[in-house]
Amino acid sequence: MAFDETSESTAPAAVEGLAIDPTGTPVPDGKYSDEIESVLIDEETLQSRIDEMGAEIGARYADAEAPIILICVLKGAAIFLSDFARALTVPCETEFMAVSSYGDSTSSSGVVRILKDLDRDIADRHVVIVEDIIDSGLTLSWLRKNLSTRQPKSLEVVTLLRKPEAVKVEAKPLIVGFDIPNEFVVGYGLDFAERYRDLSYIGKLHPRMYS
Ligand SMILES: O=P(O)(O)OC[C@H]1O[C@H](OP(=O)(O)OP(=O)(O)O)[C@H](O)[C@@H]1O
Ligand code: HPA
Ligand SMILES: [Mg+2]
Repeated sequence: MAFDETSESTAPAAVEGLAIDPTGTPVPDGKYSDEIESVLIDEETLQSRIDEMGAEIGARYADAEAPIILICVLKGAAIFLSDFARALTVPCETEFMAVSSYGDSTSSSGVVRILKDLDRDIADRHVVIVEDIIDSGLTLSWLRKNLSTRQPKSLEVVTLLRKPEAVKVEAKPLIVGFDIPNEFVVGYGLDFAERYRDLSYIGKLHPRMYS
C-alpha cells in the first residue's frame, strides 16, 4: 500500500459525514427516558452506518501486510470501537489509550491529559485512531502529534461523530460517521459527568440536567 511517510492524513480533502436532522425523534421508554430531551441518532441508524464505515475502511486496508492497529480513545470511544472492530472487513488488533479534557464539564478544558498510555510499540505498523467525537478537535490534534512521534507506518483517524461548527483544529479524519449540530450530546459511549455512556442511541440531554 502507498501511504504518506508524514503524520498527515492521506484522506481526500472533503470527508463526508451523514448530515443529521436536528429535530430529533421521540425518546424511547427505558432508562434515562425522562432525562433525555430528544434522540439525535437512533440505534438502527448508528449500526447501519458503522457497518458501512467498516466496509469502507476495510477496503482501504485490503492489501495491508499485517493487521491494522485500532487505538481506542477511552473512555468515550469504547462502545464505538467494539462495533467498528467487528464491522471492519480486514483483521485488526485493538489497543487502548485513555485521555481526558472535558472532565465533568460540557466544554473542553483545552488541556489533554494521558490517563493511560499504550501498552505496546506501534512503530512500523498501520495505526487507526478510533474516536467517538471530534468537537473542538483539540484532543485528536494532540493525540496525532503524540502518536506520530512513535513512528507508525501510517496514522489515520476514524470518528463516529463530528461537529463541523465547533471544530477549531482540523483533525483530518479518514471517515466521519455523522456530522451533527453544535450541541452537547450523550449516549453510545459519550458522557455527561460519566453518565449516559450506556445508552444505545445518541441523544440530547434535557437542559435541566446541566444545572
Ligand atoms: O474535540 P474535542 O473538543 O477535544 O472533544 C473530543 C473528546 O472529548 C471527549 O473526551 P473526554 O475528555 O470527555 O473524555 P472521555 O472520553 O473519557 O469522556 C471525547 O470522547 C473526545 O475524546
Ligand atoms: O457533545 C459531547 N458530548 C459528550 N462528550 C463530548 N466531548 C466532546 N464533545 C462532547
Ligand atoms: Mg467525556
